[in-house]
Amino acid sequence: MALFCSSVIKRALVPKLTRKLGECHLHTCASTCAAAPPDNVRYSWLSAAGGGAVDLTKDDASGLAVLTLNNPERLNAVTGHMMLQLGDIVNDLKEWKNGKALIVRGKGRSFCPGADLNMVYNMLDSKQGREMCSFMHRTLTELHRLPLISVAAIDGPAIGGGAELCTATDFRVMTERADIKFVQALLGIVPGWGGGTRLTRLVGRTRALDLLSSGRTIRPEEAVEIGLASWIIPTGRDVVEATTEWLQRYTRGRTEVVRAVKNVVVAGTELPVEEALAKEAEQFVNVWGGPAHVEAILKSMKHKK
Ligand SMILES: CCC(=O)SCCNC(=O)CCNC(=O)[C@H](O)C(C)(C)COP(=O)(O)OP(=O)(O)OC[C@H]1O[C@@H](n2cnc3c(N)ncnc32)[C@H](O)[C@@H]1OP(=O)(O)O
Repeated sequence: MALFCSSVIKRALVPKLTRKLGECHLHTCASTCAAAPPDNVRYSWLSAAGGGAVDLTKDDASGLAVLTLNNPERLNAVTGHMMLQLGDIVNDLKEWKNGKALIVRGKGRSFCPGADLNMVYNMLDSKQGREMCSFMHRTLTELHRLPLISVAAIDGPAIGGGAELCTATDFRVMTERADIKFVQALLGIVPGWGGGTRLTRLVGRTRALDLLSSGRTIRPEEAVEIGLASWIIPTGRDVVEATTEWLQRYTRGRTEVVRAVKNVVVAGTELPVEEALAKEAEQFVNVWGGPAHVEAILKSMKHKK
């Protein structure tokens, strides 16, 4: 496996690792990471780990937003600065009332190879690990809950935190050159951005254990077979254009209906059943008698095969 560790990183890492080998972080990490991530904490030290950007375009007319991880020299590895930008973008999307759908992609030949290893190897103490974990947990959980139909358009490797990121969207579509690898266990860690939980819910316990324990490569065909991905983008197609077209089956309807459907599914997967039912009823009341409903009734629609 092309697990990467440049000589520069090794030089920086070895003294820290030697120091760390005698220490045990189990209790600190296990007890604190399990707690709900605190709200509104930005961890300003993350901004010191600079480089790259996260770009967002929003089109009010179509309701489509495209989020691009933009750090192509490092295959879109996520720096601390990019983590903070991602948090701001998710907050912005929460407020975007005209939104229906979101495409998450990486610039160039990669989706995302996870956290920037230059940063990771400089933050081996458990406090920073816990803070990064909390921040990314919260950000990706909120991304997952946005009232937008979201899809990760994967055109290249999605590794480590990148594999976790792609589980925070509703759907995944992949090109033939894409692959997904949960390599965390091979690096002596476990998923910390919520991807372990999301993967387990997506593919089930046995498959998740297989993928997380082995760190093996998931090719597009297997991803589709196990329900991790929904579609393989035909070779030669522009990835964003093809994904936009694919999304239209879900985004044809009026904005309020698209958003209501997503809200029902989020409630159904995340809330206790009585609360989920109440949330569903609330969404129903919101769209009942609305323009889309009236229009559909006037058309006397039939739903034959
Ligand atoms: C939350 C926990 C985490 O996410 S831990 C991070 C887990 N991720 C990894 O271990 C992935 C490490 N990267 C790799 O295995 C390979 O680079 C992969 C992605 C397979 C691509 O291989 P290949 O096509 O041969 O390209 P390459 O290795 O020459 O990389 C091109 C340049 O990108 C860089 N790069 C890659 N991944 C990262 C990363 N995670 N952090 C920082 N930089 C990364 C490489 O260093 C390389 O840069 P340079 O050209 O050597 O300057």
